[in-house]
Amino acid sequence: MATFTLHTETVQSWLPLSRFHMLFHWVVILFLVYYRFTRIFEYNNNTIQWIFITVAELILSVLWFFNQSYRWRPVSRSVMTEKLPDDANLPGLDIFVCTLDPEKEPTVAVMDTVISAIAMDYPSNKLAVYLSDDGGCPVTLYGIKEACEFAKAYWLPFCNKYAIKSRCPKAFFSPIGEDDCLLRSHEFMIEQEDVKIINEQPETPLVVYVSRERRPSLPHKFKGGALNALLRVSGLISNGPYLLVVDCDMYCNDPSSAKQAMCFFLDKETSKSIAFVQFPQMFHNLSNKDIYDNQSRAAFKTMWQGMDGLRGPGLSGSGNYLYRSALLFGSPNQKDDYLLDAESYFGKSSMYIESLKVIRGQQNPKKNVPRDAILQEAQVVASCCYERNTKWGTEVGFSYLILLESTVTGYLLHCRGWKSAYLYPKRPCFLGCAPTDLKDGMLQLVKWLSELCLLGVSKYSPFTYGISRMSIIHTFTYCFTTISSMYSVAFILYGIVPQVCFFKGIPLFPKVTDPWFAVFATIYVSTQIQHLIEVLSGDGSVAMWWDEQRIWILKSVCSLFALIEGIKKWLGLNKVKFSLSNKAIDKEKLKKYEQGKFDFQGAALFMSPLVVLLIVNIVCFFGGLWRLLNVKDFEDMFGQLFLLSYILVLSYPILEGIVAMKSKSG
Ligand SMILES: O=c1ccn([C@@H]2O[C@H](COP(=O)(O)OP(=O)(O)O[C@H]3O[C@H](CO)[C@@H](O)[C@H](O)[C@H]3O)[C@@H](O)[C@H]2O)c(=O)[nH]1
Ligand SMILES: [Mn+2]
Repeated sequence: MATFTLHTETVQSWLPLSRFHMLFHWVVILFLVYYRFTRIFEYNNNTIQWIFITVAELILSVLWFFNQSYRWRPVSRSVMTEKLPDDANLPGLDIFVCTLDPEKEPTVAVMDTVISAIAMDYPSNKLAVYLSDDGGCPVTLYGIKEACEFAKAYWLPFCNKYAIKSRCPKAFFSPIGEDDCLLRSHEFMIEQEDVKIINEQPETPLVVYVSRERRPSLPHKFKGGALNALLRVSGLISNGPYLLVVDCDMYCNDPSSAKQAMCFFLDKETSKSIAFVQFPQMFHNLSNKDIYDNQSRAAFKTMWQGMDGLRGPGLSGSGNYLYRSALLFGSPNQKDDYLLDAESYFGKSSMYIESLKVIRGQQNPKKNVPRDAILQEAQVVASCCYERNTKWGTEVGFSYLILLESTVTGYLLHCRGWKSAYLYPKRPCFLGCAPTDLKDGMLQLVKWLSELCLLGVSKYSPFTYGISRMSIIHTFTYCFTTISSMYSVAFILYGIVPQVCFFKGIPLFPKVTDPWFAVFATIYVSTQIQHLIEVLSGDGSVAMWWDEQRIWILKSVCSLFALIEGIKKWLGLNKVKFSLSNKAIDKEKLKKYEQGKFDFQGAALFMSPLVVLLIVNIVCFFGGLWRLLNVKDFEDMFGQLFLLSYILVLSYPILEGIVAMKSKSG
């Protein structure tokens, strides 16, 4: 355990054991590869099948290798907020909320998020909240005005008086609100009915609504563009040295998150190198069963913690605190040369460039600038044409390299030498809305993975650009994400070749009595145990472990679409388009999800490769079994028999879902 002034870092306790396991597993993989290669020509009639299965296993081995980088040095962190300087000495903080479409992102939810941001436990004169509305929608503007008034007149005084923890109104009044004992007190009951008791109006943070001016001739760059516009607008107005970015559906569930993050930014030992503090993205609408793994357990419990022990977690777009200078001025040791050539980096606004000099401590903030002048300049810097011929989106601000602006921005920060930190407190600090059916989940997955493919083949690929700039194991974590859609190729091969061979009676694995069989068995068991331990140690259950395997295979097969989409985008066949995740929840879909039943509605296309694989599996299983009973070459075929049975048992709930869908439509 390492203790810093304001926070501590604890390395996973069974680290030596898990590293030993990695080594062991790796050696067994080498045996497997040896076995496959030395026998390619032995089965002279079936060489092609043998090659296919070898390719699949090689892909899986490479992915396994990169995936281990997350297990190299996982850490967890805790903070000591009580040691922070007092409120008067805290730095300014600007909160950015992004929204786009009131249909997919209901305005009420956006209001809740904004209110929870306003009610952050942070000195209100140091806090400013910015809402970017890319839809330019009057309803959102109206909603936000109402939200501010409500917050000022009722909500803030109320939260302050009773030290409420759930500061998102909807969460507070719902059964998941945790201010329980409070709710029972009598005085409180009366007040809850009539929050107007309270006379004194507290100081409230500044709230700014921004909707960018766009022109059809100029790309607006989606969320990345919105965030960069907010960076400039907020620079003119409050110019807080730290930022918080949240998506409109992700409300602040713990008002102390800002102070928790400050424990990294203000710690003498870490402050100079930390570009951002990431909190896990957690969700308020998960069912206990979470059959689609919408919580992304592997990402937020295994991968991010693993990266955190190297040089920091990736940036995941929502629930992250950022150091403004890190986004603007290159590497941690950068001199102020960006400012020498400020116009070509940051654009022509001299007022904005002055705000940058203030941030760098080169000059003091100007006082008494007329409000109208600021607002006028804000309109200039908010428009998309402001970025023309500047370094916005490349060297300055959020990156436009791929549509996954967060991931790529975090990655480039790491390449420039910045670190990041991951904080996973017991009480979730941010809660958002996860997709509740397969279609939405798949759309999101394809969006992410296809963009990551593009990063993999770009000039900034972790395999070339990253590897020469970052620590090696840290680079591997990024390598893994950019190639993870290759699972689809491996699983499709593994879902056809052994099956067809089982049907025809061609053995692809060693005899069960052959010592080489142990190699395959060991790899299987070792992988399963590693996964099981990870799920259990993250407070998961055995059922979750089992469900995760199913959804992992399903998602892996479907990532074929990401691969295709990525290739299309790469070749320029696809229009650049941001597919916005749906946050408006359909009641019927929700019911199915809560019951833990697969719902494939609207996802037929995504499911098609999987359905084909399942049919192949079923046909070959029964056909092959018939053959096996006649020929009785059980020893030869045991490996394949096991594989096919495993797949059938695992995919049973999916079959149920498909049958349910068919019977409904039929
Ligand atoms: O032109 C656009 C498109 C999107 N958004 C906002 O971007 C956010 C994220 O969009 P969403 O469709 O919800 O993305 P997800 O698939 O849920 O998000 C993940 O992936 C995104 C792309 O990297 C990250 O930005 C998100 O933070 C991360 O949660 C939302 O608040 C949108 O309102 C804009 O402001 N302008
Ligand atoms: Mn989202």
